[in-house]
Amino acid sequence: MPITRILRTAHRSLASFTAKRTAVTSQTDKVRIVEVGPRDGLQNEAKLLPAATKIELIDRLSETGLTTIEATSFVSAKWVPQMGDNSEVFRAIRKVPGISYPVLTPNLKGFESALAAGAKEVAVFGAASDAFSLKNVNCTAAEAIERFRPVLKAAQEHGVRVRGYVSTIVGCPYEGAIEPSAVVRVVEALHEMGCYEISLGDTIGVGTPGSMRRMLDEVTRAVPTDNLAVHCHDTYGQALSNILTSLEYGIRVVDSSVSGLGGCPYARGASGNAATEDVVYMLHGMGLQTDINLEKLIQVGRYICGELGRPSESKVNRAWKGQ
Ligand SMILES: CC(C)(COP(=O)([O-])OP(=O)([O-])OC[C@H]1O[C@@H](n2cnc3c(N)ncnc32)[C@H](O)[C@@H]1OP(=O)([O-])[O-])[C@@H](O)C(=O)NCCC(=O)NCCSC(=O)C[C@@](C)(O)CC(=O)[O-]
Repeated sequence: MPITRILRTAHRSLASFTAKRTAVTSQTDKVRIVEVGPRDGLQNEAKLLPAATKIELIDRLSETGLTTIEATSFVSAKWVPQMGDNSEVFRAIRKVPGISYPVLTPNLKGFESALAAGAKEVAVFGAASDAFSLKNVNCTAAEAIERFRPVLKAAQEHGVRVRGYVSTIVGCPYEGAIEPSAVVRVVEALHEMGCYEISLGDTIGVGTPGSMRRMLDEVTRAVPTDNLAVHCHDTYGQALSNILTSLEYGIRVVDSSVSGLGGCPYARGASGNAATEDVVYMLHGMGLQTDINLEKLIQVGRYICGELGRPSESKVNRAWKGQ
């Protein structure tokens, strides 16, 4: 490519980056946090936690101002033993009016169990990579989409809202770098199928603002940003930067996990999510509202880390002396 064209392209990217940046820092709008700690945060824990601890965790999270708390997943207990108490947990949690408690459902069987337990919102989870999809749900990415169709149909009949996930949006532990076009294919399919929101998952936390931008350039052209969320794992310490990048694209829904718990058991090398405490601290510092009480959230983080017998992965939680 001639040097003048390279310079022109670089100038255009910088101009659009600056415009987007101005947009995010000058706004005082709201960001909705989807707390995934009780599901994503705990599913990878080797030691089975008592259902009572999970129920206590969710009930305490319900007191923090969060409006979406992913409670559990209706997947096979042979595949994810930690979620084997899904019905017990879901039935027992206090359902606070105004808070949604979505649960993961990989297929119609999972949806039916979730419905029987009283779920009003579910999430289907697809992937941009076949290799990961095969490891995670035992079928290709395209086959997984076909499994979701009856779920979406049944959900519509029962007035249940459906969220969608796309995993491995920038990198796969088995296939390496992922092309944005592969992400667009799955995002479009979930959007057309009727998912009200699609969460873009950097499953193994390999993304950087560079790879996130390349992906978001394509994805935000395909579906409105109002229908998108981001779900950034922090394996390489890039989660907050990647979330900031997505805010610059106008995305206003961020998944995170209290005290940075988490990881997918079928994604080699996956570690915790962005810590909710860190995300909330950053957003409030930027003048973006979340309605979350950070002090209360920090106490919940300390509670669950105490139960797990390990320090918090949240830098804010560790540094917090009360303000
Ligand atoms: C999808 C399956 C079930 C396919 O697993 P399979 O073995 O291919 O399923 P199957 O249809 O052949 O059925 C095998 C057995 O599972 C049962 N079964 C079938 N479906 C269900 C169900 N819903 N709930 C409970 N049981 C179920 C079914 O009844 C049967 O029981 P058996 O006759 O052997 O006793 C399996 O692969 C599975 O459960 N996978 C879940 C993996 C998982 O939960 N991964 C973590 C969540 S994804 C994630 O963390 C990423 C995300 C969302 O956070 C975003 C990101 O970070 O990128």
